[in-house]
Amino acid sequence: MQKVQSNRKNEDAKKVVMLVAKLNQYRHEYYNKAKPSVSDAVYDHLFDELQKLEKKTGIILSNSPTQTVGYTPVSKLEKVRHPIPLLSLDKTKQTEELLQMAAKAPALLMLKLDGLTIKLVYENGQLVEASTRGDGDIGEVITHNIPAFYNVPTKIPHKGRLVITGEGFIHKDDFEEMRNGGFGKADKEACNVRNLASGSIRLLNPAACKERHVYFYAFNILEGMGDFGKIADSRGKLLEVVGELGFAVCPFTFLPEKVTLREIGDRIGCLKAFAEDSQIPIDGMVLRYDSLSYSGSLGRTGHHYKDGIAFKFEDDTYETVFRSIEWEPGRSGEIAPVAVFDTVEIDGCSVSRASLHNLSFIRDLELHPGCRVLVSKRNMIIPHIEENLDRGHYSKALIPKKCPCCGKTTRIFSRAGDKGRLIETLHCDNAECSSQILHKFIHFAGKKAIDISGISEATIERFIEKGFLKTFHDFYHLDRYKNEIVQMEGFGEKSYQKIVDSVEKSRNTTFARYVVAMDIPMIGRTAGRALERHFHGDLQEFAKAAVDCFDFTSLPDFGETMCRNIWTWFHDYGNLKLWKTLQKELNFKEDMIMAKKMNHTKSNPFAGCTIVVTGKLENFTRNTINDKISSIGATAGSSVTKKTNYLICGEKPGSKLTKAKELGIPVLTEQEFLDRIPA
Ligand SMILES: NC(=O)c1ccc[n+]([C@@H]2O[C@H](COP(=O)([O-])OP(=O)(O)OC[C@H]3O[C@@H](n4cnc5c(N)ncnc54)[C@H](O)[C@@H]3O)[C@@H](O)[C@H]2O)c1
Ligand SMILES: [Zn+2]
Repeated sequence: MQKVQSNRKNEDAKKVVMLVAKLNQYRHEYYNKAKPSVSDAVYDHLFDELQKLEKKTGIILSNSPTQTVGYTPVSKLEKVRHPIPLLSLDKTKQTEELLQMAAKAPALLMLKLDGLTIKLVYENGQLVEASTRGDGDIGEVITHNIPAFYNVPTKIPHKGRLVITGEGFIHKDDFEEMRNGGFGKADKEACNVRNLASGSIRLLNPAACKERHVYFYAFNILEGMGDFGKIADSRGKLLEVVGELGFAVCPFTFLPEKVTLREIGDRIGCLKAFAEDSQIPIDGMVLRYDSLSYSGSLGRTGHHYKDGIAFKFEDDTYETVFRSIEWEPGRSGEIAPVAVFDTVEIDGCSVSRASLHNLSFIRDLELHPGCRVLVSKRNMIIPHIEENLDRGHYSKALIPKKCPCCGKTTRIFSRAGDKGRLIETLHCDNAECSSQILHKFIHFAGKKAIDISGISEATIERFIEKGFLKTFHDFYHLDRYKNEIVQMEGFGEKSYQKIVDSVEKSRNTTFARYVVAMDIPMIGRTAGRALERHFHGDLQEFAKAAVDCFDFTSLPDFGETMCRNIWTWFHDYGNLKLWKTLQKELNFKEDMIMAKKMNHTKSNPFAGCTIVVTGKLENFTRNTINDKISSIGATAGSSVTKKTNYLICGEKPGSKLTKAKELGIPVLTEQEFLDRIPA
């Protein structure tokens, strides 16, 4: 029993060390590089976890993030010591906790602005220094950038020393516009509005900072308030005076005495709606006592002053227990890992599985059965494992040595990923592996390929098992097995006929569908359409070009790997035989020939052109406009390049519009485009 306990203690101590190291790595990425590798929700979860463990074990490391704020700044900017430390805020996600605090003394509820803390020092009415919070003791000097801010007074009607703190931030609509290339040459990798503010405020060049539209809202007076303090012992009143000096003040409201939970909820709702309307970025609310003397009496920790608390909006990660990995061989032979975890409810849906992408992802997360993980739904749709809360027990034994489908030995393949990282994937090289075969048939019959809509995946699987489907040709000769099929459990004349009708319908197909059905790696619908256009819907012309190693990179959005994939595919005898013989089963639609004809009509200004679309269109979805573009003998491109002939621009255009203007490419409205199409 004692042994078990000491083991557990040991485990906890190790975990404290591990969490401090991880959180410090994340802090460095967040504060110094403005490029976080995990979401704030994940960071906050790990932070809470560390706080709990520190309490439980009594172990607090000197570099623990619970004891300090920010991270030692490493930029080229000059550094400055803060005589009064600039600390962070204690946090909660429960409004009940706000209520408990508010019950003790009158308080203000303010927006929690999502930007970067800034300290402004004035001497006799003149701004003399501006700095960031840094690690709370040492910040970075950013005085040079203050004239580039939108609303900071550099001269104020005030004698003596005055030190104001507040938040530098960028409005949400400005952030979106900059990210879409509208103005400001914002770093594309700035993944959120806070990172962009942080990066912009710390730029070395004020001219570049000016383009980023940075604003400042004051939320506290650090020094010099003695003068004001005489007016009233009230933070709220003081902030009003600060406003009269020419500062924009962080929006706030006084909480009534004996405030109720419901009233707190209402106030939060109002402030939140105001921030949303004004495009002000916030990540919560801040409750702070109004009385300055009471605030001062409460003291501080190394991390925060005790006179206030931040209420952070509910995060979007959910804790659950990871159980196992399901390995699913796909049609290329790559075996995809899928995590299985205890069901969690996210946005009203039960979620219990998430893709693990590849072996490197599993190793980096140090997953092992029984560990607690944080799960989110990325973009509100795709379940994703964000973090492992119990690292340190990863073992390679988790990776199957044999294919779960055919039992043949698996192979690990390494390729270069982003930032020079190696990405490892697991493969089954057995071409006869039934899972691969099944997925190939499913792909062939799929909606984007030949589109045999009347046959389900389960039926395809049963037909393969029975030997009715050995090659794609067999789809078109199922009548050979009619007697057996109608006798099969769950089948009858009717269902047999439904399948056969659907197969017959699929015989009428197109160049692009046929190319997609052939499953050349990376050649999907968009590439298929581009090839169709380029080769005038002529399969022979395309195949000849492929065999002759035509340079496909001359087509819009075709990269070298795609080009090589086509060459490789067509230089395989088996593939070439399939390509030729299967065509005999099919009829190719004439619309391409129509398009070909249109190519030659002089009145069609778009024939042979590459057309790109940006923004929201009135009459088309992205798919239907691409079909329209194809139907008039042009190619739909996905990005603006020198090869682009026209850009169709809808509502809320993205960076493609800027790019098109830079390259001098003609821009058309949706209506202008439609007007020029010959009837
Ligand atoms: N994703 C990551 O890797 C990562 C890493 C480190 C930190 N973080 C995030 O940053 C947070 C920690 O940063 P922090 O210490 O700056 O805490 P914080 O941003 O959660 O709260 C404190 C800050 O709020 C700001 N603030 C905004 N409005 C305010 C107001 N009205 N009154 C007072 N202060 C106001 C101040 O600048 C203050 O320094 C974490 O909780 C996490 O969400 C994320
Ligand atoms: Zn296999």
